[in-house]
Amino acid sequence: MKLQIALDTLSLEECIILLEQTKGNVDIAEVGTPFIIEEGMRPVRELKKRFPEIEILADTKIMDAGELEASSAFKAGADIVTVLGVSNDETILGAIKAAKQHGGKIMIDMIAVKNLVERAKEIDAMGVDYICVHTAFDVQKSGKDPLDELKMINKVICNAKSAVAGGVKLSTIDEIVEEGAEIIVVGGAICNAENKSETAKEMKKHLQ
Ligand SMILES: O=C(CO)[C@H](O)[C@H](O)COP(=O)(O)O
Repeated sequence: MKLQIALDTLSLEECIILLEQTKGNVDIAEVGTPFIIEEGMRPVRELKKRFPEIEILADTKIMDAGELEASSAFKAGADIVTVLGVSNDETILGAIKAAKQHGGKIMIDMIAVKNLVERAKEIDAMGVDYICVHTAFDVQKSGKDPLDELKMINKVICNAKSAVAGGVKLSTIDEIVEEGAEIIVVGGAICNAENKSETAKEMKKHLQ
């Protein structure tokens, strides 16, 4: 079970300090979508250079031009690139092709997918590495969390590994661990905490 820190709102300098302080506890550093919108692939390049031992995930949330866009992120140093589950199959297959060319991995983000079980089965058969259930930031306020969706995909995927994101915090991590997921993504609960590095270390302790 891996801990992925979603770096959405911190500066590059703050991210570097956090990753230095949490060495050994963070498995995957996610360059979040807002960060990519602000800075492009620069943080992907910089973090890969400074932390070669940590996997870097570029949360590109690709929706079209799968091969082209995934290739850009892999060339910048990403180990894992995200593609939206609502995309056309051609987009996902293009991203898988790019991953094979660059020795990288594809995570499919199931955010806003309505027919979750059916789509998870289809995507699982395509040969992606991870399928991630994700409660959108914009709907977390309604109290929704991703555990029920994790249970649904865990029942049907056979090839990909599951991942989970969306408002995960210390009070909800144990039930996710109990259900099982290869990757647990935590953003705000660490990055908005008063003591970010201690919170990350505490989170990691809960993972098996
Ligand atoms: O991809 C994202 C938003 O679209 C976030 O990175 C992901 O949801 C994790 O952050 P948080 O734990 O704050 O929800």
